Amino acid sequence: MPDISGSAPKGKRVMTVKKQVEPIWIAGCMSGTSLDGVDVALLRTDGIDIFEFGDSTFRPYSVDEQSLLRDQLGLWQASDAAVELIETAHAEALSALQGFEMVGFHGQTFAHDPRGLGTYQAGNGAVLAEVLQQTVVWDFRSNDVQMGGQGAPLAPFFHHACARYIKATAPLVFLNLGGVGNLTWVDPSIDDPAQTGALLAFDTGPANAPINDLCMARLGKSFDDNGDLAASGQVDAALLDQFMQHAYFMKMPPKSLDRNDFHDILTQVESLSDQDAAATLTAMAAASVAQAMDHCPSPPARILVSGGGSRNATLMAMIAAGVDCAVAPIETVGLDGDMLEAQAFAYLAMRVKRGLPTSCPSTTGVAAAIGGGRISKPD
Ligand SMILES: Nc1ncnc2c1ncn2[C@@H]1O[C@H](COP(=O)(O)OP(=O)(O)OP(=O)(O)O)[C@@H](O)[C@H]1O
Ligand SMILES: CC(=O)N[C@H]1[C@@H]2OC[C@@H](O2)[C@@H](O)[C@@H]1O[C@H](C)C(=O)O
Repeated sequence: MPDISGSAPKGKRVMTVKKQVEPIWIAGCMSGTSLDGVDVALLRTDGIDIFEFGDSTFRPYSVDEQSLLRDQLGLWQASDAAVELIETAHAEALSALQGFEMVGFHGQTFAHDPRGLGTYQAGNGAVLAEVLQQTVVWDFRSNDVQMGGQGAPLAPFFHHACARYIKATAPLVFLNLGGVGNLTWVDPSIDDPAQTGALLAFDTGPANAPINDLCMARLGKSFDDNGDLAASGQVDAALLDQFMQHAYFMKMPPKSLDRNDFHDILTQVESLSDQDAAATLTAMAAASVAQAMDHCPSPPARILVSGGGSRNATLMAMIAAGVDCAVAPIETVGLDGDMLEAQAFAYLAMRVKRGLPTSCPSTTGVAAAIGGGRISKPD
């Protein structure tokens, strides 16, 4: 039965017909730019509201698998072995969970250049649909790019749902510190995420990727645990200033980055000690977040941080020191920062199924709110 509701001035009957859809359990999957593994999380949603968060799992990539994937970065067609690894790892991760009736499969981004060539997420949803005998929604970014958008970030519509789920009343920022940093400013008082003024989203700059690359190249470690290495070094102020002159920071959002867009900062810190290089790269990530605040339509009441970078205490302290509002891990409001992106692709899968938009001018720069994605069903 449709829900017929609405208020109208006396004497005039105006009815708003809202089509109701039953929420379902969906498994969302994310294999992020840090190449650490596959996150899968269950979410019960109707594509508008979050009804319930469910179980989640993580299937890590082994060191050898990571190196196979790393070799594909920047390629517009990954090797058969890499594609097979991505599909197999997702199938394995998904088989650890039960009780879902659809899958939102992001795939692994290897190349992203919306201004020129497009965006490439490896992994075929149709293959996964056959293997799992489940409906798989995938290829979320291509349509946005074809329509002139950046194809990223796509999590903002989900952040809007999260803001309403936690009953936020004032504008707030969701900050994800993955390989790249990205933020979404949300005005929770506007019900429809596609409506002008509800959202502003963009990539802030490099986050963990250069720190990880430095740790791997110099110490054979995959990341700077807790930011301890950075905490023991000095920031090179001249290099930090030079970094902040990058044209990307002056550019008005929406804007997005590829993982290696700022790769040259590793060369710039080459002459510094391990500690000073880590401190300087961490300060660069934090300064790009502070600069990003200038682009927000109004100062947020708080910044809720997700992604692995929220466990880097040095990075978190540097960010807090550079902004004028509270900065806290998203766990402080009861959400799971490690699974947020996977949950986002469960939410977006339901929106694709319902034909609802998944991006709009203020999230990806696309000309008008649009949907996208492909739906593959098993034969
Ligand atoms: N304890 C920790 N201390 C410091 N950094 C950490 C810690 N745990 C995770 N990280 C950082 O977080 C990264 C993983 O973050 P995350 O899983 O959010 O990235 P991702 O989802 O792959 O990236 P993206 O969001 O860009 O796609 C690690 O590679 C590491 O740099
Ligand atoms: C092209 C691509 O895969 N971009 C990722 C990447 O990782 C973080 C940042 O860069 C963001 O733009 C995006 O992912 C998140 C999930 C998004 O689309 O919102």
